[in-house]
Amino acid sequence: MSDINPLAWLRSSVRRPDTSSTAAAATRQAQLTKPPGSLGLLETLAIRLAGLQKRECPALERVWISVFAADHGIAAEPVSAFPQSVTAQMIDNFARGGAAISVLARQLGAALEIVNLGTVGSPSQTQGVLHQLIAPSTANFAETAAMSHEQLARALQAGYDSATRAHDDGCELFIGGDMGIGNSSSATALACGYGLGAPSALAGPGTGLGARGVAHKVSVLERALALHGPHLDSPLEVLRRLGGFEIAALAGAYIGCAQLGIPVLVDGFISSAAALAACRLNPDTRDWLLFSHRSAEPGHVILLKALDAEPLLDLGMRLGEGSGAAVAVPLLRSACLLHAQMATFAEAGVAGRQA
Ligand SMILES: O=C(O)c1ccc[n+]([C@@H]2O[C@H](COP(=O)([O-])O)[C@@H](O)[C@H]2O)c1
Ligand SMILES: Cc1cc2nc[nH]c2cc1C
Repeated sequence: MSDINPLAWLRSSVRRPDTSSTAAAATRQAQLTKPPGSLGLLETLAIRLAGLQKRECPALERVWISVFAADHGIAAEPVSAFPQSVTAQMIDNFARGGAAISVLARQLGAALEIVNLGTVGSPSQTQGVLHQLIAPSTANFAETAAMSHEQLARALQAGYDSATRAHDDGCELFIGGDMGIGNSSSATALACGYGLGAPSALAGPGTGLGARGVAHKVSVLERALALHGPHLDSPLEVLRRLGGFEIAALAGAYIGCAQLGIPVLVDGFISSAAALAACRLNPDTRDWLLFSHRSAEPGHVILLKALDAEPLLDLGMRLGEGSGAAVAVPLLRSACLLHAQMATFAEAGVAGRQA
């Protein structure tokens, strides 16, 4: 039997942000024709991106979006306001260009790929979708582990492969999106499994459950955590038992981006659960993650706090698909353009600060 570990890459070192580019960008910011600090977070963003992109003036022309779609066994409980068939139907909608992320990707001129990791329904569109099927769905994690070891390895690898395609395309910013009915339960369970709190503190409406639906979701998650609790002894095992194919793919993509030197803009609640998994698997991944928005899903605040993340926007969005991240890209582009194109005090002949 081979003793080669198919997941060894997860722990390979990630790139280090370039401190000389960060320093050059900070110096440049201090010379631009504005009171220092007056562009607030836009200044910090430009400086951070400079370090990640290894250049004094970062740019965000080439944005890459990978949306990972998959079904969840936990949907049988039921824990979502929508039927499981929606996952495959939305894959068709992505392929036809009618989903929110399709519109936003066109607005940004971003590359958009849809990766189908396995759905119970059969998407009819084959064009414009990468079908990397692992299984029709994960297993119901209220009864057993969501994934086998092999399925988890394949899902993580699918994410890494997306990061590689983004890298080969010359991408300057990576956005991961998710689509999977039931995945807010999986994301909540992961947050609980990583020690962030109890289901009653973290579970929310997802696609739109009412109070009774949320109470039922909490009881399902409590049952699942009682089952798996004694076995959650490593970050990987938490992900295997409670995660989903698309969530694991997002985690693999984030780690891959950090290893390949691509900045990541994280979307909402589900993406942040994947980001937490990625950071538990390979903590230095955190350096490469920017956080776009605070989702309306109540547990997101707790996830963001655990990741020490300050998101840019709070628009009450809770869609997934990478949509919140896509909406934040114009802000990041403004940060880069201001940083690169504003005149310095010396160039403009404007007097600097006197005290
Ligand atoms: O990412 C978020 O902030 C978010 C919050 C709530 C729901 N979603 C999306 O809604 C689906 C999961 O919701 P649910 O109720 O089916 O678990 C899934 O397709 C997600 O992309 C996404
Ligand atoms: C229609 C629909 C679109 C979505 N996009 C991401 N999650 C979703 C969930 C539903 C129900």
